[in-house]
Amino acid sequence: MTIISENVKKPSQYVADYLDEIYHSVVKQDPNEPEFHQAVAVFLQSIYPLLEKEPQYIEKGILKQIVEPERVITFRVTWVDDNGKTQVNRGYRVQFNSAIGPFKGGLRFHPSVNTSIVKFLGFEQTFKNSLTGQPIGGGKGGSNFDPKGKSDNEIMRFCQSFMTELARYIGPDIDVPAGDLGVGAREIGYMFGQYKRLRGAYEAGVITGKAPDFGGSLGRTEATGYGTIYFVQEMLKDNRMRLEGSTIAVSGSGNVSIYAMEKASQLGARVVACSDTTGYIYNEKGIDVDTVKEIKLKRKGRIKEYLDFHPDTTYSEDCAGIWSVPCGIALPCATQNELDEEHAITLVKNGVKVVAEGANMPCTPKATEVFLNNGVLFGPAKAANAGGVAVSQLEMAQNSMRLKWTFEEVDERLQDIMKSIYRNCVDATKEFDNATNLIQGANIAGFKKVADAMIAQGVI
Ligand SMILES: NC(=O)C1=CN([C@@H]2O[C@H](COP(=O)(O)OP(=O)(O)OC[C@H]3O[C@@H](n4cnc5c(N)ncnc54)[C@H](O)[C@@H]3O)[C@@H](O)[C@H]2O)C=CC1
Ligand SMILES: O=C(O)CCC(=O)C(=O)O
Repeated sequence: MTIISENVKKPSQYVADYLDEIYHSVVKQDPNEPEFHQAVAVFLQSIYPLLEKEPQYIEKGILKQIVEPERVITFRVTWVDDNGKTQVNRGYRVQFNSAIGPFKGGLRFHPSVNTSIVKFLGFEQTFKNSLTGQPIGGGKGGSNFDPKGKSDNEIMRFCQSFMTELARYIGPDIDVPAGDLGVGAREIGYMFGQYKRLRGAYEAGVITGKAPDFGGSLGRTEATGYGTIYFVQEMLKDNRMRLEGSTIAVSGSGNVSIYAMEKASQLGARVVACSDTTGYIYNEKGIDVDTVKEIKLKRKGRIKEYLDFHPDTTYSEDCAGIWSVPCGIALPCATQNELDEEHAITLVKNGVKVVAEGANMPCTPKATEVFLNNGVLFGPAKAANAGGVAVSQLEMAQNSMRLKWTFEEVDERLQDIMKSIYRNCVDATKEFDNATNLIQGANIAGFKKVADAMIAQGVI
């Protein structure tokens, strides 16, 4: 299997062979990790212009090291459900790379969680965190626990049991988890409470995404979605386009989607569609974000309930059908590989101009190729959704200083960080390939800083 795509300038034979070797050794070592292989392939495929120019990354074995996590921890999580029955789940923490700071990255609770998923997420997180310009390494974790249909007490008991084991491996200067799919402020609160009880100390900076009353940063809840829109604004500005008046389709209706929709609407765009695992809604005149918040955040209901409030809206049970909606901007904000080649072709036919990944790796490599080949501006996840982890780091900073910044201060810093991520990605593409491929820009800029730190710290 070749990892070099047809639509990019070819690397030299020496570099191509080396990249192939790295890729095949990853696949050989862990053959049952397709999501991790996908993330590694896209990364390797992007960084060759840097390797041609600076061969020390090959000579010093940096690539071999960077595709191997520093530590993969799996553990049993036992808990008792409301019927008194013992339940067993598996917990994971992948501490991927600590070259530029303590491991940092979210926890995902979803039945699909396995080693491949947490490794791909931890790998991506390493470069994302580097792009933020902040001193944070990459990690990720979670469990195959399904929070759907669980009572509040069951969630609490699960989180306490999960943290009882995880606490051995984390700390404000070691590894700092946060939320992700299925893990929000409630779960973070339960996990922080258990960590505090186990340690007998108030180490606020051990986890981020806490409620603002006990060490959380204002603006963290909104940060990933808002950050994605700030990134899109930069893409548009640079290409003489405007967010105002544009039509947007946003998949999902969770944390990232809701705040992307909110910021886009505040800035004068029209969000016409959003979805959940049960289907999608479409309204040409615009979706009312407050209604989505009421349904999803307060009632914990399904997106179909939107029609009870706005009956002029259409609903379809095919959640991926959202990509057939005509829109100028598409924001996949739900989950990995949710937007494939066929969806991309339909979006292009319907006139999409910009795609930015609010979720992690939501577009398949084939879909990405369709966008790049058709001149669609493409914002890759590790750049476009970095606002969440960036504000998590601001939370760590506030915890260390025992300070609390206002929402406006945090939001201003977030805007600056997203602008600088965009600029660094563009500069990297210009320096190395004279193209506007932000996938390449994000991978090169994110990798270089981590790789230089690894070289400086020696073979460890
Ligand atoms: N929460 C955060 O700060 C960050 C999250 N992300 C990524 O963003 C994505 C979403 O995360 P959150 O919003 O935090 O999770 P969440 O659990 O709050 O929301 C996920 C939403 O996606 C929907 N969904 C899941 N699979 C779907 C599918 N196949 N089709 C349509 N809808 C589907 C769910 O119904 C839910 O509305 C994930 O890929 C996550 O890794 C990335 C950066 C930071
Ligand atoms: O806030 C964090 O530490 C992590 C956010 C996250 O999981 C992500 O960026 O994918």
